[in-house]
Amino acid sequence: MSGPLRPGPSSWRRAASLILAAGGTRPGAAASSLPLPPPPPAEGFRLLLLQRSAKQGFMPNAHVFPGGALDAADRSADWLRLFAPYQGPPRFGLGPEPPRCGTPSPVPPDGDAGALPDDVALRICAIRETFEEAGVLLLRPRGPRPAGVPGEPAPEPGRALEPVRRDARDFLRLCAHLDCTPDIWALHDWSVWLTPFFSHGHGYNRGRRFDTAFYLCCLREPPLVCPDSAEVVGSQWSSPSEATRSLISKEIWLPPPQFYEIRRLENFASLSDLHIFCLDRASEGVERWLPITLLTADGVVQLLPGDELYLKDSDFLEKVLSTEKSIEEVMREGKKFHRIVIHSRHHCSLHVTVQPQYKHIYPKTYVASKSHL
Ligand SMILES: CCCCCC(=O)SCCNC(=O)CCNC(=O)[C@H](O)C(C)(C)COP(=O)(O)OP(=O)(O)OC[C@H]1O[C@@H](n2cnc3c(N)ncnc32)[C@H](O)[C@@H]1OP(=O)(O)O
Ligand SMILES: [Mg+2]
Repeated sequence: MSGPLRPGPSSWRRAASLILAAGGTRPGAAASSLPLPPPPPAEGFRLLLLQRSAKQGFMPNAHVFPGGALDAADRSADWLRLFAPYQGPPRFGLGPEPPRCGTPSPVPPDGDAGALPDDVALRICAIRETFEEAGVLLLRPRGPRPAGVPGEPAPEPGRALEPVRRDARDFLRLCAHLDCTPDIWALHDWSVWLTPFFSHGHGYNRGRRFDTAFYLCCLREPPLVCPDSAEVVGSQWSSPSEATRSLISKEIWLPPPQFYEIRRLENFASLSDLHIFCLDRASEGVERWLPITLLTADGVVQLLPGDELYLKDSDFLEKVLSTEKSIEEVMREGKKFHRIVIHSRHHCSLHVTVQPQYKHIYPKTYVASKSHL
């Protein structure tokens, strides 16, 4: 049931992505200064989704959370001077380093590990990319962190400043100019996703693959958004149910990790429930997941850890599973599920019967009803 697709040299990159969850009803995307209606009461918050340009080498046209590849400038020793004398090595006020579990990273360790711990540099990357792509600036004035408010949402960005472009070192200069540091304490560990081999074989990304740390940040109200209109061509604030409906109705396309995370967030009834959940599990760490691709006669199944068909993941960095059976037959034969079923680009379902690890939460099983298709 397994075999290599066109094995080609994967070029792995470290990356970070930021799930911005906002409550309240302030104006939405810059394009529409009309105030957003309050989020549906059932969820109490909305998520920022950015539409990638059609020219993107990886996931063109997809709606994703802000994010990008880790740049050397994100781990430069120059940050030490900006954080000092209030925060510094080893943890910059982040608390003990949470364990990274699951699949080991396929990205070879960086020669010059840089002056900052990985999870500080990745948070700076996520905040920089959110600023570059969406003009949302999550900074905190330099100074001792107010005690007793760990992870308090960053002070609202007064306005979306013109994003710095194309030189990550500009971001450090901007923070120094504003006498601020990136608000790394407002970002909570959420998940880590590896690009599965399958997408590699399908030209989604011409060999690019990412080891992406996802962080979650809660904001009281949605800040103004100013897409950079080069890498990102649009933006929207959507609640988990609104984003799911947009996918099913073919208004947007969500890659599997974004679909999974949006369904996971459907578990929370309010922004404060979500924020408390993040604070409560801060030291639990996160698992790095490599979805294992199962090609079936009529679609694709992305198997996740705990699923009865999930195998030793590190053997599947460069190969897939395949079967002549249909999705329906594969589903009928099993019962212990943790899988994303991709019937087609806009028709995805989630089957989850396993218990979460590390005090995290998993999405509920979600099957799009036939009437939506
Ligand atoms: C079935 C598919 C399943 C997929 C599952 C997974 O991937 S799991 C692993 C995580 N993947 C996902 O979450 C899928 C969705 N993808 C993402 O969210 C994102 O792609 C990512 C966070 C992984 C990485 O972020 P980005 O792709 O935005 O990376 P980054 O921002 O660094 O650069 C994007 C590309 O745009 C270019 N670029 C950046 N700014 C630009 C600008 N102003 N004008 C023109 N081009 C620009 C960069 O040079 C780069 O091109 P080059 O790229 O040519 O250098
Ligand atoms: Mg990007």
